[in-house]
Amino acid sequence: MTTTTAFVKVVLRIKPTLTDDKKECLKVIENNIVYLENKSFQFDHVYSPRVTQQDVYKLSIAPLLGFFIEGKNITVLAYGQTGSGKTYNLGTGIDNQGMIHQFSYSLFNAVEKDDKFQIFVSYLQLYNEDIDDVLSEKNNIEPNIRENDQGNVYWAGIQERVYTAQELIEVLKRGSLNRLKRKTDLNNSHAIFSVILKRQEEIVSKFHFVDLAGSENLKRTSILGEKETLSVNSGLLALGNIISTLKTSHQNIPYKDSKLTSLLQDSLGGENIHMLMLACVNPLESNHSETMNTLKYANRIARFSSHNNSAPTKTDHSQDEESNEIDYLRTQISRLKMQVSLLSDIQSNRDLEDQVRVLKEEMGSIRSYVHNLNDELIKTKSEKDTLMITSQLDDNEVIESHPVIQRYTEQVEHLKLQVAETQMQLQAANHALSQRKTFSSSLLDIRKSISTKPVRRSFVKRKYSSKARAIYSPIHKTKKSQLTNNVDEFIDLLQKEFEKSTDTLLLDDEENLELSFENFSFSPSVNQQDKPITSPLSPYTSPSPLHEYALVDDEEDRLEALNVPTWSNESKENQVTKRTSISVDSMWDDTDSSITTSYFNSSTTDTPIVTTASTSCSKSDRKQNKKLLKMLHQAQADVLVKQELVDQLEKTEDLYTQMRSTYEGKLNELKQHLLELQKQRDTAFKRKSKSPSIEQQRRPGSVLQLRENKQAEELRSEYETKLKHLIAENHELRQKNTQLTQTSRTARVKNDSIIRQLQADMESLAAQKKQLNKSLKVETDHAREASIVYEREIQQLKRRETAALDAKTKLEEAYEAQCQMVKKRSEETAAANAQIRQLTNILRKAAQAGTFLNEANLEKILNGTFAPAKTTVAAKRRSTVGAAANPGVINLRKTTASPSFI
Ligand SMILES: Nc1ncnc2c1ncn2[C@@H]1O[C@H](COP(=O)(O)OP(=O)(O)OP(=O)(O)O)[C@@H](O)[C@H]1O
Repeated sequence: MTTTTAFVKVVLRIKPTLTDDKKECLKVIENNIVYLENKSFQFDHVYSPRVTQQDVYKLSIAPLLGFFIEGKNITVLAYGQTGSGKTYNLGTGIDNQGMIHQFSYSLFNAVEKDDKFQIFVSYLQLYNEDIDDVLSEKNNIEPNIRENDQGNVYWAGIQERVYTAQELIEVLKRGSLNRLKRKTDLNNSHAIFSVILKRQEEIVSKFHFVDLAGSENLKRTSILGEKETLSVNSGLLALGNIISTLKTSHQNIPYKDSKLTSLLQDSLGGENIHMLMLACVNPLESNHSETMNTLKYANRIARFSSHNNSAPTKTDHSQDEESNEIDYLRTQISRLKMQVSLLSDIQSNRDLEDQVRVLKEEMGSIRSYVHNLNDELIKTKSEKDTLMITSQLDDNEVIESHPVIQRYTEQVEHLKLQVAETQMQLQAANHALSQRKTFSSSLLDIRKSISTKPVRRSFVKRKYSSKARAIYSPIHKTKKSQLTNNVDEFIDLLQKEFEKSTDTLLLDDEENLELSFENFSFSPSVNQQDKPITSPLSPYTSPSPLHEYALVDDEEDRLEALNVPTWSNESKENQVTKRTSISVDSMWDDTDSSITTSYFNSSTTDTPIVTTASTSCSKSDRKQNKKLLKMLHQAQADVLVKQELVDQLEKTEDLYTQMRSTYEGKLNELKQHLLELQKQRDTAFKRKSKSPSIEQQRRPGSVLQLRENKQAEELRSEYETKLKHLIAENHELRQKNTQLTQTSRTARVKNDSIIRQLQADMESLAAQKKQLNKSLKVETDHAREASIVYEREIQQLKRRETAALDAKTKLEEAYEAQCQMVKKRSEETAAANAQIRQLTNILRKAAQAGTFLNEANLEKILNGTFAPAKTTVAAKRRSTVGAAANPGVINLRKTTASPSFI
């Protein structure tokens, strides 16, 4: 078992989409899981479209800087379809600021304190398996790439040293511009920007930013040329294969399968592999299949990363299977998670929809219910009206009002009467009370005067107490209810009696009594009928009914006991008349007038007696005294009676107070009832006013009346039932309404929060859109600038081309001249050769002939006139060798013409 410090991470970056209306196929489930077409893919991190370049750098690239400075080779691979943002992310474009820009500043910040560090950069492009150094202005110069014993790859002659971050960026820009200038298809080429860290001329580490060719090339064999496809495919496939192979073994890695992998060999291989794959995707629905391919490819590497980043590496087969199983299970888990989240979304939506539906249904049912109630109400009203009209028409009688109303009216009238009666009684009682007070005060005076005559008092008391009791006992027993009705009259009566007694008492003085008596006796002109009560002497001439009673009952006994002479002058007839005229019961007769009538009657009938008495008075003093005595007794008795009556009155007053409180209570009740009835009557009148008013004469107890009463009763009970029903329903409706309000409030709160969230999303999207528009504008500007630069360059190139054409023409001319020269020289050479051959022949001949080659012979030879003579073999050889070794010599000699022999 071996351990590894390998660092392989795969992150996914989703490109933001510009148009809102276009559909997206990719869904981010968590910050490391995406979902596409029922499949979920897990990565080390997923960057949503909202994430900024800084965020990506901080989270994914910055952590690698430390490894780099430590001496680890790092590779950042940007993978994805064309236009998915690879160049944007790395910053290998002309103007965009990506990871490389931020990295350069971070790097120089990190190493600026250490002078021993040297930073170099190289920028290569791989197109059709050709490596191109884009930092060089020269095209198609294959760099010298070597590998040392340790497997480190050296790229000779293609590095440039940089001293600042800005310089690094400038070099990057230059390389990118050169890439554009090269007539290569950028989409199908890989770009490798490498930052090389050296210390004392020794390579410490390399940081490669690889902008891979568009991943769509893996499938587009038909569109691309075969060579291009093969090269792109081989690079990408080899890369994938290498990483897959690294999973199980660190030996026999197929780096050489492609130029790309062999270039990155020392960074991809080994146990200390440090690699980050930045998979870029465009989430639009139109890019669905390409996105899927990218995700699959990146996921393949991610599976390796998850396997490899996790501690010890086992190489045995079972472990591999286990890890596969784990991978599978992980994918399953993420897929399930995603499904759960989707389902919960759907569920919550369904819940809301259900709630809304239920609320709508409830609203509908309540509406229809209210509608029904209204209908019923209208129906009932119309029924009632119909009933009334029918009943009116049936009997052809003029109906003034409905029986119920009529009954109510009667009741009201009756109650009004009762109230009026009670009020009258109350007034009467009040009046009696006030009189009683006056009377009491008067009586007090009388008592004082009487107190000196105890005998009389006891007599009167004895004489009248039984009578008074007789008078009042029936009151309490039988006619209590009539008491108050007669109180006034009774009090009046008492008042008169009192007055009489007062007058009588005044007559105690002899003189006064005499005068009064005489005045009375001799004043026949006085109309006694007109003033029967006010006459001061009337009690004596015509005793009151009470006196009458006093005389009738045990008359003799009473006179004896009191030592008072009997009142015997009166005839039996009169007594009887008086007795019948004023009886105790008659006082409580229903007819109030009875008292008054009988009283006056008695007064009238007493008139002759008075006349008789007055006649006898003038005859004798004794008689007068006797009469006076009688009168005195009478008065005393009256006083006593009145005293008794006062007591009775007091009792009556108590009784009255009780009755009054009872009546007041009853009155209040009645008033209350009256109010209710008035209300009902008003309501009934209102109803009635709606129906046509027809005069009706109703006979009480008639069939119509009975029927109407019955109908009214039924109607009333029906109304009452309906009313109860309505009240119950109203209560129920209110409850439902409260529930509805609560539910709708809850739903509203939920909807509000959703709306708020959506608004926030919309705002952020709007901000993104704005930002994107801005960057688009900037890009457009840059593109315009770049095109201007290209235009200029094209012009320059054209100028250069013209210059080159000129130079070419010149060169051609020179060439022509040279050719001529060469031709001429050739001809000359040929001629010279011919001469030489000729000379050689001559010399050979001369040598054969043994002719000495002197100046003359030479001249002959040159002139062609020489005829060789016989020469020795040695001489011949010598001359031949000399000529062959240096033919120029002959020429030279010929031109100089100095030597005399060869
Ligand atoms: N994350 C992003 N935020 C904003 N704009 C982006 C993002 N990713 C890509 N773009 C924009 O999308 C466009 C295409 O991106 P880019 O050129 O980087 O794609 P690419 O994958 O490198 O394509 P190619 O394979 O042709 O080089 C550019 O205009 C770029 O600005």
